[in-house]
Amino acid sequence: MTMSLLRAENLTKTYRVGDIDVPAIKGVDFAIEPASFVAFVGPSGSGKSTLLNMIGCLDHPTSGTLRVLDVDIATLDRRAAARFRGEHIGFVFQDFNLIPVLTVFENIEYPLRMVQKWPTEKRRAQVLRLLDAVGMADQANKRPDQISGGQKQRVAVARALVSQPKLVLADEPTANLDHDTAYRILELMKKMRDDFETTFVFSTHDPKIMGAAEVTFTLEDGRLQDGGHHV
Ligand SMILES: Nc1ncnc2c1ncn2[C@@H]1O[C@H](COP(=O)(O)OP(=O)(O)OP(=O)(O)O)[C@@H](O)[C@H]1O
Repeated sequence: MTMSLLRAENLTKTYRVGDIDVPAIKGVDFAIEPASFVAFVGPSGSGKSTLLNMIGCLDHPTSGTLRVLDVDIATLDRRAAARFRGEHIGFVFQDFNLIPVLTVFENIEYPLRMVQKWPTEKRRAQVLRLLDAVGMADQANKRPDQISGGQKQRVAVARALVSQPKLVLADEPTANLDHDTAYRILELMKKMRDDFETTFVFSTHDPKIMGAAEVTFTLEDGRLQDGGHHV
C-alpha cells in the first residue's frame, strides 16, 4: 500500500463550550496524495478552519484518526507537534503574517534560524533560491511595509517553502489580494508544487482557488459532501 500524505478516518472534532458540546467535524474520511493541489471549501462555520488546525497539528481530534505523513497526530504532545510542524509543514495566511521589523530576506530565513538551525551559508543559499523562485530577489532588503500585498504574499509563500516541507497549509491566501494578483499567487504556488513536489492544502471561499485546485473537498456542517470531488 502506498503512503498517503494525509489520511483521515472517521475524524471528528467537538468543542466543549461551558456545558455544551459543539460538534465542528462530524466524521470525515479522506486521503490526500503527495504533490496534490487541494481545496477544502464550504460555507462559514462548516468546519474548514477546524480541519486545517488538526492537519497543521495545532489541535487534536476528538475521535477517529488523522495521519499526517503517516504519523497519527493524536500521539504528538505539544512539543512534538511543534517539532513536527517545523520539519514538515509550512503555513500561508490571508494577512501574510510577515514580521515587520525583519527584511524580506530575514523573513524568509526565519524558519531556518528558529526551527531548522541550518549553518549560515546553507541558509543563505536556500533563501536566495526561494527569493529567486518567487521573483523577489531584487526586493530582498526591503521591509514588509515597503512592498505591495501581492509581494508580501510572495514572501510568505517563499517562507512557507524555505524548509522544504512536504505540506503547505494555506488559509484563504488570496483573500486580501486583487483579482490579477490572486491568480499570479496561485500560479506561483502551483509552480512551487511542480518544482518542489509540495502538497498545497487550501481552505477557501474563493472561486479562483476552487478553479485552480485539482481536488476539491466540500464541507457542509462538519461533513464532507460526496467524499471528495475530483476535477
Ligand atoms: N474554539 C472554538 N470553540 C468553540 N466552537 C468553535 C471553535 N472554533 C470553531 N467553533 C465552531 O465550530 C464550527 C466550525 O467552525 P470553523 O471555524 O471550523 O468553520 P469555517 O468553515 O472555518 O468557517 P469560516 O469560513 O467562517 O472561517 C462552528 O460552529 C464554530 O462556531
